[in-house]
Amino acid sequence: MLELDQLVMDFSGFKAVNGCSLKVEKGTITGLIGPNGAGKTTLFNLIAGAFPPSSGTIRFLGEDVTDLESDALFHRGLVRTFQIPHEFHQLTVLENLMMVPPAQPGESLFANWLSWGKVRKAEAEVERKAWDTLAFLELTHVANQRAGNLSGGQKKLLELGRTMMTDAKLVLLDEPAAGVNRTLLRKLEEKIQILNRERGYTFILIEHDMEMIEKLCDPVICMAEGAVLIQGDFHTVRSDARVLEAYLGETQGDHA
Ligand SMILES: Nc1ncnc2c1ncn2[C@@H]1O[C@H](COP(=O)(O)OP(=O)(O)OP(=O)(O)O)[C@@H](O)[C@H]1O
Repeated sequence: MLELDQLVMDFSGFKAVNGCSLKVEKGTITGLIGPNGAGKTTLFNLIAGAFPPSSGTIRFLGEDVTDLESDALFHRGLVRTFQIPHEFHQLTVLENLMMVPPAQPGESLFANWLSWGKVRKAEAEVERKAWDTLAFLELTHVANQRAGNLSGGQKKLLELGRTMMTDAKLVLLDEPAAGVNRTLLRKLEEKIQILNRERGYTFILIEHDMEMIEKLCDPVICMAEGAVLIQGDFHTVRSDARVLEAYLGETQGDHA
C-alpha cells in the first residue's frame, strides 16, 4: 500500500530522515517506534505531504506520490492525526466532524451548487455520517459541546472520528496514547482495532507506549538516526540488541 525508497529529509545539513526505506502492507497496523529524535514525526510529515523529501520516493497505492501535497493525498485516502489534536475548539464536536471535506472532490457541495435540493441532501448525508461516527466512538453525549472543552482522550477520539468522515484508507496516527487516561486509552485501542479489522483501515502508528504497540501492532518498525533499524513482530524488535542500544540514554520510564 505504501512504499518508501531511500527517503532523505535534509534540514540545512542535518538529515532528520536519512535513507529510510520501508513497505506498509494493506490491512496492517504498523507500529513506528524509536528513541526521541529518531525522525518518526519527520517521516510522517513526508508521507502526509507536509513538505517534500530532499530525495527518495514515496509510492501510495501503486502510484508515485512523492511530490503531492497533503490535500491531494487526503483526497486519495491518506490522512494523518497529530500528537497534539488539531480540533476547532470553538466549534461543537458535531460541527468538527461536519467540517471535514468529503474524500472525493466530486462529492463537494460546490459541485452541487446549481441545485439547493442536492445541497440539502448532501448536508443531511454529512450530518448522518457525523452522528454515526459519534455513535461508533461513544461520543454522542458530547455532540453539542465545544470541542475545546473535551478531555485529552476525547480529543484523540474526535481526531480518529475526523478520519472516519473521509473514508480514509491509510491513517497515520501520531502518538495517539499521549495524554489519554487509561479508560479512554482502552476505548481508543478498541476503536482502532475495529476500524482495522471490520472497515479495512490500514494504520501506521507512532507511539512511545509499548503496551499499546504490543497490543495493536504487527509489524513493528524501529527507527534510529533517520533510518529503519529493524522490522519484525513486537517481541523480536523489542529484544533486539540494536534496539536496546538505540534506546540507551532515554530517561523517560514509559519509553522502551
Ligand atoms: N524543521 C526542522 N528543522 C530542523 N531540524 C528539525 C526539524 N524538524 C525536526 N528536526 C530535527 O530532526 C530530528 C528528528 O525529529 P523528529 O521530531 O522527526 O523525531 P521523532 O522521532 O518524532 O522524535 P520524538 O519521539 O521525540 O517525537 C530531531 O533532531 C529534530 O530536532
